[in-house]
Amino acid sequence: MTDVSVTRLTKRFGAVTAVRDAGFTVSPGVTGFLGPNGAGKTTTLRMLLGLVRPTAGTALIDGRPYAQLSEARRVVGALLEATGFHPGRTARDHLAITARLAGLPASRVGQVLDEVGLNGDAHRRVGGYSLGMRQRLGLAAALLGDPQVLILDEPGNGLDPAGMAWLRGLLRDLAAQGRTVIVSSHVLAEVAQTVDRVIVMHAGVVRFAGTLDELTAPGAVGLEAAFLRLTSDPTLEGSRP
Ligand SMILES: Nc1ncnc2c1ncn2[C@@H]1O[C@H](COP(=O)(O)OP(=O)(O)OP(=O)(O)O)[C@@H](O)[C@H]1O
Repeated sequence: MTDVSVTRLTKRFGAVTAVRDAGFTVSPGVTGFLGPNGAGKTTTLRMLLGLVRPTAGTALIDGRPYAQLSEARRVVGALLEATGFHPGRTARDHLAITARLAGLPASRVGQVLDEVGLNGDAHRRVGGYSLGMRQRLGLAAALLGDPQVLILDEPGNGLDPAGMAWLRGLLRDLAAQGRTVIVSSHVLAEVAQTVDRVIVMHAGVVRFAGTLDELTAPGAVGLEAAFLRLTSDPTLEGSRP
């Protein structure tokens, strides 16, 4: 079982405290990572992936910081912004190069293209892809190493309703395979249909970590009402040093 754990995690960018003393553990299943714009979600995910250095605290995957994972791509796959693809390269080439650089078998390329439904367009240049197709390609790259942990920042961005339904199925399949999936989203109705647990951040602080039922049960409110209650505390607004 591969866990993700964050302990007393803090990140300051100059005068801005983006993440403040955050703590949570994520186990297998789909965990929704929610919060308003600027809550600190992306910064937290980037610290887990070793892309941002914490000011204090730890962000561990399978008990280690990302930099200390051996064969990191086989442990964790990530989708951050689906940008940075070479526009002149085909999806298949992009994935083949990524696989080669990561020491992963070339046979994975066809498999992940199938998994994300891009096989028919794999020979096309990425420069001509729609946003939804880029998201699928980003997901394919995240899946290349067949990782136990997936960290996905807004994977539904740009997907049409059929794409969203497909993504929901993919996330549920990954969870059914015993994987640990963290997915940030602003689309609460989508989250409510997909996740087992939720973490809610607001102004850099973790306001809730638990099951969807625990979040919505008090007063039997819906996810949106519970979310708005947790993220409208004016005393936390602009939480800064
Ligand atoms: N590299 C940086 N330099 C300075 N400030 C930053 C940097 N990255 C993030 N921040 C600030 O940290 C805070 C948290 O940003 P972050 O991107 O983590 O939020 P988020 O919850 O992912 O927001 P969104 O939902 O809008 O993507 C914001 O105030 C943001 O401006």
